[in-house]
Amino acid sequence: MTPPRVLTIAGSDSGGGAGIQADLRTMFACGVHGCVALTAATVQNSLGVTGVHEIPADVVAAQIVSVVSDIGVQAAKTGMLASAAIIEAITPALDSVGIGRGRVPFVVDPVSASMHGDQLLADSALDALKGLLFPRATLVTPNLDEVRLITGIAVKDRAGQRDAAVALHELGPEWVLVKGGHMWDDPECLDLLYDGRDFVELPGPRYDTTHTHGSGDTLASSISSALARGASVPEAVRFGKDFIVRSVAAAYPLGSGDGPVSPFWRLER
Ligand SMILES: Nc1ncnc2c1ncn2[C@@H]1O[C@H](COP(=O)(O)OP(=O)(O)OP(=O)(O)O)[C@@H](O)[C@H]1O
Ligand SMILES: Cc1ncc(CO)c(N)n1
Repeated sequence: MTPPRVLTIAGSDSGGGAGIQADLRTMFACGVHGCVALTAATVQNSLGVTGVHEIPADVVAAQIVSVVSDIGVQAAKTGMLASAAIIEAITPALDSVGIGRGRVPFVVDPVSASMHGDQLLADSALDALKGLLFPRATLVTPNLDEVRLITGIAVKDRAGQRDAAVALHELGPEWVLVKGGHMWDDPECLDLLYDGRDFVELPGPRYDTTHTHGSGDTLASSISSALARGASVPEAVRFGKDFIVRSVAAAYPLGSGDGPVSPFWRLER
């Protein structure tokens, strides 16, 4: 039987740890068929990113229309979007194929940098991200560095995490998930979900490891996979949180830097 389909609009990580490689690996482990609108090829390994080659914006948009008009998708997500030109080109494409809040669920992971601090989104693209994609998002999933870039709020504790969720929600997404992985002093990794009314805390362990490459991509892809299967946003986020905790626990060393989180645990059961 044909499985549910999920579209990722994201960049390639040549090292295979993050980006579309993490997305497709996660979607496979979640039992959904992954499709790709590639935004950029990065020259990347376990130590960082040393080059970026962007795909022309009209080609990114055309990939979305091609996939959705023929194959159809039940959810879509973004990762590395690289530039304002790409965001401006994909917005009408998403609208034309019915991806966005109230229609096909759309998870916007506002990836701005790699875990090593290498830039994956131009500074000049922030306004387009906020103005065009946030209002169309079913869910946005920023980490704390992205929260600071987008809202100016430097989150230091759980009260700040709530303030940030409120500020992000005012930009128009239906739901906000403020990830707590970068709250380094916190003994837990608490992610906070907010819909403009209620806060839902998703606590989790903090494993003592640097092998967390691709954790954000894996989380957003597992959430998107659950949405494609018909889960509600709170159900999908709970599924994703459980999925990423187990994937960090199963992370493996790779190269001489930081290894990737691994969804392989789900296949081994
Ligand atoms: N050391 C850890 N142990 C357990 N869970 C973690 C750890 N680090 C991050 N997480 C979880 O992984 C998910 C991604 O979190 P994080 O805030 O690190 O996002 P990110 O920075 O976008 O990830 P990436 O490493 O892909 O850039 C969250 O659910 C977070 O709670
Ligand atoms: C291509 C790509 N997308 C996303 C990330 C963030 O994990 C990365 N390091 N590389």
